[in-house]
Amino acid sequence: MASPSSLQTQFVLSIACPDRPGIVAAVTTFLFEAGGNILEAQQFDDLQSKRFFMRVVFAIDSQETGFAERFRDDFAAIAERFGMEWTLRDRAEKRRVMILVSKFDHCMVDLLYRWRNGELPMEITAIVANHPRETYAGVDFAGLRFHHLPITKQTKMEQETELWDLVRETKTELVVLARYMQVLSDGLTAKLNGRCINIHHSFLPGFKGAKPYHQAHERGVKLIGATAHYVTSDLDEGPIIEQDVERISHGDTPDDLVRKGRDIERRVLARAVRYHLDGRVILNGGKTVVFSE
Ligand SMILES: Nc1nc2c(c(=O)[nH]1)N[C@@H](CN(C=O)c1ccc(C(=O)N[C@@H](CCC(=O)O)C(=O)O)cc1)CN2
Repeated sequence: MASPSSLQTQFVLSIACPDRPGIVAAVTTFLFEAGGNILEAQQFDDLQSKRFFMRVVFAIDSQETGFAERFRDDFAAIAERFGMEWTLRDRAEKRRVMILVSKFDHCMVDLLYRWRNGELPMEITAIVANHPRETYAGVDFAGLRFHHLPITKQTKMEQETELWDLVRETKTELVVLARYMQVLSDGLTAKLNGRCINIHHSFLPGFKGAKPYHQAHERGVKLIGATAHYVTSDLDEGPIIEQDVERISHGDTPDDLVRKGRDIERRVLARAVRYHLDGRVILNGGKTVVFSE
C-alpha cells in the first residue's frame, strides 16, 4: 500500500450494486470532477448474481477540509441512481478491532505481533477471553485492555450481553474470533453481520464443528487447511474470506496436524483481517468478493 504524501489524503470507495452499463463511467467521472486522483481501481461483474462490485482507491489534496462529508452528500445521488451499497473510508483512519480468544492463543499472539510491526494497521480496543489471563502467561498485551468474560451454558446470554456492551462502549468496528471456541447467539451474529471474522481450523466446507483435525485424521486426508470467514448464525457456514492448505502424510498423528495447522491458521486469519481492514472484501450473498493486493 503506497504511503500517501503529507499533501495527499487517500480514500477507499467500495461499491456493490445491480449490474448495468455506465457504472464505472459514472463513478470515475464523479471522482475526476470531485478532484480525486484514482490510484487503484478493481471491479468484478458477477454474471450469476447480476451484481457489480468495485473498489477504488483515490487521493485528494489534503488541504481540502470536509471532503468526506461533501463527497457523501454529493455521491448519494449517483448511489441512488444505481442502487449502490457503498462505503467511503479514509485509508489512514485505523479501524477499531476487538480480539476474542479461548484456550489456544497462537492466532491472537500472531495478530498482536502483526499489529506491533504495523502489518495490521488497526486500533485494538480490547482482548476478550473466556479463560483467565493466567492462561496466556508470557503474552505481552502491551497495555491493551484485557477482559476475562467466563462463560458456561447457564451464563451464555449474560456473558454475551457483557461482550456486546463492551463492543459498543469501545466503538469496536470489527470483532475477530482468534480461535474463540464459543458459538455466538443468533442475536449477536445479527448485530455483528459482516464485521465478525472467525478462523476455522479446517478447509471448509470440510470438517465443520469441533475437532476438525481429528476428523481429518480419521478420514485420512492428504491436505489440511484453515478458513477465515464472516460469522453468521449458521455455524462455520459464513462467507469465506481466505483459505490455505498444507500437505500432510499418512504418518502424521492428530497432534502433528494440530501443530502443522497452527501455521496455516495464523497466516489465513492475518490475511483475512488485513483484507478487511483495507476494504478489499465485499459481501456477495453467501460469498465474498476479495480484491487482491
Ligand atoms: N454463530 C457462530 N458462532 C461461531 C462460529 C460461527 O460460524 N457462527 N464459528 C465458531 C468457531 N468454531 C469453529 O471454528 C466453533 C467454536 C465452538 C464450537 C462449540 O461447539 N462450542 C461449544 C463450547 C465448547 C467449549 O466450551 O470448549 C459451545 O459453544 O457450546 C463449535 C465450533 C465460533 N463461533
